Amino acid sequence: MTDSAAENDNDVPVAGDAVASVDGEVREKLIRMRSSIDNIDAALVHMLAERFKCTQAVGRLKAENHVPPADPGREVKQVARLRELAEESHLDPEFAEKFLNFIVAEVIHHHERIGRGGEPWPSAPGGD
Ligand SMILES: C=C(O[C@@H]1C=C(C(=O)O)C=C[C@H]1O)C(=O)O
Repeated sequence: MTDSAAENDNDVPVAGDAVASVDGEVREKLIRMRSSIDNIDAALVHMLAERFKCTQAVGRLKAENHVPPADPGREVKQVARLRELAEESHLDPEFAEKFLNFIVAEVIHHHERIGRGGEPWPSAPGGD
């Protein structure tokens, strides 16, 4: 055992304590940068929550009117648009497409559940 709780016998920072071994000025910088990352992550969660509120309303409308859960034509247009936006913003367009597909796949699951008369996900407020 070393004298630092943040390191193991190989002087490798222990998971969760990576900053503890970093020198003061660098640590301060990292903490400030991480505080912005935390704010951005919070904004992402809030934006996703709003997006899912919209898509759940779409899911109910579709279920009431016998419209299928997925709309591949709409998705093709969304992917093309987001890839363009990603390129303009210097974000990897492949990543932007994967991220959108990941979200849309979840939305379609929600729509399928709503179509069967259930809640969008098992522990949704008002669900099981
Ligand atoms: C929300 C809709 O349903 C699905 C989900 C989409 C999305 O999350 O953006 C897009 C198309 C559909 O496959 C929709 O048809 O607009």
